[in-house]
Amino acid sequence: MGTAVLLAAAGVSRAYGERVALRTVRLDVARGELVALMGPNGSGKSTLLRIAAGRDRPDTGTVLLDGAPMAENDPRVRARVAVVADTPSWYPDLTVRQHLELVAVGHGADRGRIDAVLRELRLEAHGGSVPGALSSGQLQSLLLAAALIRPRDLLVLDEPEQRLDPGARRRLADVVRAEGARGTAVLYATHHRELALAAHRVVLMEDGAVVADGPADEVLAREEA
Ligand SMILES: Nc1ncnc2c1ncn2[C@@H]1O[C@H](COP(=O)(O)OP(=O)(O)OP(=O)(O)O)[C@@H](O)[C@H]1O
Repeated sequence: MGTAVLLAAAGVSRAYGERVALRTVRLDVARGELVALMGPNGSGKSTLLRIAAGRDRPDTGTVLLDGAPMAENDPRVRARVAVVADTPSWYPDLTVRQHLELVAVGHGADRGRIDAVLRELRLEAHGGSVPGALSSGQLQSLLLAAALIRPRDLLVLDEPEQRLDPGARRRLADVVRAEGARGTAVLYATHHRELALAAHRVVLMEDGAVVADGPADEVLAREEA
């Protein structure tokens, strides 16, 4: 099943009033495939990610998860698609560890992995800290940790490098590659070349349309030429 399509979006458009954010976009993501969305601010990346994650509905077009249309509030989507949105949220009174326990319990996931995920994201010294005591980079890592604790076939990340220092950005690229290696597809918007190079494919957007879609090194080389 290595090349089986997990997510298939076709003819997807979305407007906010007069403002057209997506113009009949097509995007396929295979199981375990790593796909980076790039393009200028306002080109439609976040809108496409929200639709791919089942958090928003397109005005036209179809979005299939494993061959079946995503329904409104689809339990398959909640169970299988993990999201780190660009509008972060957390509970001010819960510690880092309690956040991860909450997510693990809510998803019926193994709480035994919490320590490993904390170590992977360099949060092991902050398990007892509440969000207010964390740096912005650590808060971003907490959101990513919450996504890595739960079961997922698709991980959707909207500019996950935001607020991360260069070391944390490199670890994020490692996390993305590790997801692919375990068979989880990752669809992520990024402005960082280094992070985009962790992907198998780069999809370049401009003014709500896909203008390039191909192997990461080729699309990036064309961009820089
Ligand atoms: N909730 C909204 N209401 C009105 N317009 C919106 C809304 N969300 C997005 N837009 C508009 O839709 C277009 C695409 O925005 P989108 O956020 O998808 O782009 P983006 O590529 O993710 O940009 P960025 O890199 O800045 O995050 C932009 O013109 C934006 O102003």
